[in-house]
Amino acid sequence: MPTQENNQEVLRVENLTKKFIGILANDNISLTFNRHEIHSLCGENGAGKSTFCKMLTGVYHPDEGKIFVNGKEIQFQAPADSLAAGISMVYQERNLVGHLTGAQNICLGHEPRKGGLIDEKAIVAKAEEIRSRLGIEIPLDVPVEELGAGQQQIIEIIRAFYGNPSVLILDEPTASLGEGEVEPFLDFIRSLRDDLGMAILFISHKLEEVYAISDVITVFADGRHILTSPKDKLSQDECVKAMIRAGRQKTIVVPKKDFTNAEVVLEAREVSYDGKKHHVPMKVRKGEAVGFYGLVGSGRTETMETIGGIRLSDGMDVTFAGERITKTEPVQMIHRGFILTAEKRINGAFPGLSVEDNICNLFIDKLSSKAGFMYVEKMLAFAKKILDKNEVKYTSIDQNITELSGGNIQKVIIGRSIELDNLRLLVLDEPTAGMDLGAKSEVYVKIRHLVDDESKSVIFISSELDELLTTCDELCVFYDGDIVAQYSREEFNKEQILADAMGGRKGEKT
Ligand SMILES: Nc1ncnc2c1ncn2[C@@H]1O[C@H](COP(=O)(O)OP(=O)(O)OP(=O)(O)O)[C@@H](O)[C@H]1O
Repeated sequence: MPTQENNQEVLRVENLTKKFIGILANDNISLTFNRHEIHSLCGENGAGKSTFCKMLTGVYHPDEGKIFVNGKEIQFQAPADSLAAGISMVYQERNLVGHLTGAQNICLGHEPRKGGLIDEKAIVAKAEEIRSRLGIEIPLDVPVEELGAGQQQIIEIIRAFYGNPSVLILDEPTASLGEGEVEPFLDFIRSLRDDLGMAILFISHKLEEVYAISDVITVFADGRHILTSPKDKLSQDECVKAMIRAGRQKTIVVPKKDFTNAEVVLEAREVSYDGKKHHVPMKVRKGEAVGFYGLVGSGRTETMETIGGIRLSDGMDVTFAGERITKTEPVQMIHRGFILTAEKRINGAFPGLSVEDNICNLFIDKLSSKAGFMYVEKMLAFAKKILDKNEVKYTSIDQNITELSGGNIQKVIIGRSIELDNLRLLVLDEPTAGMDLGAKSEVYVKIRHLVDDESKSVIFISSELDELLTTCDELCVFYDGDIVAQYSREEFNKEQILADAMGGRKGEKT
């Protein structure tokens, strides 16, 4: 734990300001980060957290202000300068190459060479050296795609240690970890603080986690620094109040419903992919929200990608909207009214295109003439309507989608999907990852609106059990590719569901 003498300042910023056209993304921020300290940065989507970190990592140049590392002012011209000064960042979207080993991933881009050729032995030695410095046991000689999500995240962090940093920035590092993986991962982060004396800047929307791990908490709102406080002196209520604009957190009401005679939209018994048959008995009815819970890699995403034609199927026993499906293509499924929003939001966005085109491209039929000419005014009005309805924070409808904050990109992707006229079943895969509390509650309300008021069906895949318990009518638990248990709302039992997800019913048939 930190003590007076060991938490000296390692990084300080004074009056950092960053403007984009039409927005003050960081307004005159002054902050200090100390060794032996985990300092969390909290704030709503678009509050300015990523912009701040991008100035620390040399991706953006501040318009005003100064950065000091170990008391010395430094001007970063490029990310390499920030790395050389000892600041390293692990981004939210995982950046590993699946078929390469842990060691190869750790050295990717900096491979030691011998006589001009990549020196595989030196790669293993270098990766091993960093691993043992961090004091962690993890296999470095297997392709990373064979590791669990938690272990992959640790490989990402080992990679961030290539340049021996003294400040480590972690952006939503637990976003893709399952329930059982979070605690060991947080222990690892604590050990980086305690054993190596690192200053850790931790960004998370999960308040419980922020309170479990932080020594100091800073809150940003609308690009401004609202407060910095030792964790023990800031209650969770005060923290939430500082972050959230009044009234943004919405209450979710789940009405009691009887689905006995409701039309079955999706019925599945078995799906096969990657050469293996999986037992996935489920019925999703009209007007029903079904939660899929399980550890990362338990088959929730894979099952729905196979049914949606996105993943190659080796056969399946599935009926959708009264039609037997064995093999299919994504376009056919979309025509049938099956829409899936991907887990990694970047897979759902068209990164080279504007905000407007990202919305309108799904509605070309509606927004163009028979000859294929787009109705410019209709497009603009339609895109604006979706942005307003979903409270997306943007500066111009023409800006590139990648300029929006992560949570706001997600709002666009979900917002446009639910406008599709023929929508029958919406599959949302980790829709709230990276969203702030207010935005999360808006997603829950949207799900309930779709099922209760519009009689659509929703499958909600999440690693956060609490949000499924709050929002869904029914819950399916996945383990090792199979659905191992199903619960209706009256039967929800958190402990039992967690036990099922850990393999407590292995071998039993549902
Ligand atoms: N390159 C850019 N061009 C224009 N505007 C930008 C750019 N990058 C960020 N912004 C805007 O600056 C504001 C702050 O965004 P930032 O990504 O820093 O927020 P954040 O707190 O990290 O949000 P999230 O939690 O959603 O990731 C947002 O309004 C965003 O749209």
